[in-house]
Amino acid sequence: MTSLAASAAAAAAAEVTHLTQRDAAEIDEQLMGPLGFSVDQLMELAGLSVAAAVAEVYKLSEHTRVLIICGPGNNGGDGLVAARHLYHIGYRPSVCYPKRTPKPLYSGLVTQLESLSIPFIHAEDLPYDLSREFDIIIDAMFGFSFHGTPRPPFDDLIQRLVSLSVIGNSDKRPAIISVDIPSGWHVEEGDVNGGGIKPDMLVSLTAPKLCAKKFTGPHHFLGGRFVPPPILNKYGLKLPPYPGTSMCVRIGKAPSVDISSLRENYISPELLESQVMPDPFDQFLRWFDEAVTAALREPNAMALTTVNKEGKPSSRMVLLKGVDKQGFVWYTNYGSHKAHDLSENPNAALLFYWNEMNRQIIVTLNYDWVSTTLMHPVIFIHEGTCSLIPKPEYWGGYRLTPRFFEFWQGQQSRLHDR
Ligand SMILES: NC(=O)C1=CN([C@@H]2O[C@H](COP(=O)(O)OP(=O)(O)OC[C@H]3O[C@@H](n4cnc5c(N)ncnc54)[C@H](OP(=O)(O)O)[C@@H]3O)[C@@H](O)[C@H]2O)[C@H](O)CC1
Ligand SMILES: [K+]
Repeated sequence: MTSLAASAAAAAAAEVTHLTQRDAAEIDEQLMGPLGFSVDQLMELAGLSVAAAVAEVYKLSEHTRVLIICGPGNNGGDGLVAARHLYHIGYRPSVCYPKRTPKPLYSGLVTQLESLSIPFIHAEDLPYDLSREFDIIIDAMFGFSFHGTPRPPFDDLIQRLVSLSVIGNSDKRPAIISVDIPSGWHVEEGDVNGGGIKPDMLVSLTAPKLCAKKFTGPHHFLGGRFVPPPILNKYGLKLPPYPGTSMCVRIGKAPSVDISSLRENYISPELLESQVMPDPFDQFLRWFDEAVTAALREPNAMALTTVNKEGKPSSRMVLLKGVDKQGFVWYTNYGSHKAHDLSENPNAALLFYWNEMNRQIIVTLNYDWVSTTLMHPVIFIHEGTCSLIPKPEYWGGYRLTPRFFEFWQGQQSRLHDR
């Protein structure tokens, strides 16, 4: 992160209220006393927040294997709940729960995980090299009631996470996510001697505790979307709004990324000529129906590129208004920039980008697909005409009618004459 970005993130995070250990415990008591909540309820929401934050940052396709280390208190309970939600999202959780609390709430959570065949691993049976076995480790050992120095077996477990976090390259080791407090940190002072866990993600619950000011990892989230106005008002809490239906919200800025290093590992389904329909429009309609069924957002949105008479191109998103064997149709008013371009120069191109389905459709009048370096199976439809569908009013329709089409997957491609 640049120093500018870091100070912006720090400023954004600083606007959020940070709680003392005493206030955190008091809020907990009030929620579960006069405000009518039960611990099960709050724990369920806390654990769900943790799972949601993990899923928001750590994509399932690259981080499947999750170890959740649970402590003896409610922080450990949050971990057990998170394990269940992560399982249902599609992750493969394993749980290390060395000091089980003999209360129905906790034994119920354990039974639920056992019914999902989630493995429980004894602390002494954890693999020597955690990096080889796990993509994510969730630290749910201690929360805001931690005091003193960690006692066995948590002292060793914390040390294992400390040694992992000193491996610089986070691509080579599991991501470490701490629930509410990085375990072993002083709840208010943070990592006092600098030898503690350095998590990649912290999921603060209800409100961040004072130690969270010392968190320097890339991902700080807030969870526990249950704080009612009496608590907000009494403690003067300033908390960020949760977006939409989300169970978590990022605090501070997302880390800046090196755009050139961003690359999805596409798992492209095979697209063989033998699998596609002989007519590209039939194939388009089949894919379009599949995109609608998969609830893709606006599968009818397409990038339209036009070129003016000086040969200068411009692109924008428009909506597909119709498709038949004659071509793809969109509307615009005659005064628009694109209509102006098309009146001067009938060359145009369309692109449907259905990323979630690993699919694209490129409709172009220019046989120049080699410049495209994409990993999705693509249908190219090209070399044709773009024509105006005159309308009496001030707006018109345009139709792009291609002449050739091509299916492309990896290095395979073949040109077809319609
Ligand atoms: N309102 C909320 O925000 C909610 C938060 N939740 C989560 O609950 C934790 C706080 O839970 P709590 O049970 O009060 O405490 P902890 O989980 O932090 O741990 C308490 C147990 O840990 C033992 N302990 C304490 N210090 C040590 C130590 N140095 N070594 C070993 N063990 C230690 C302690 O034992 P003691 O004998 O020392 O008392 C307890 O057994 C909060 O952080 C959130 O994660 C709720 O889930 C939902 C509501
Ligand atoms: K923790």
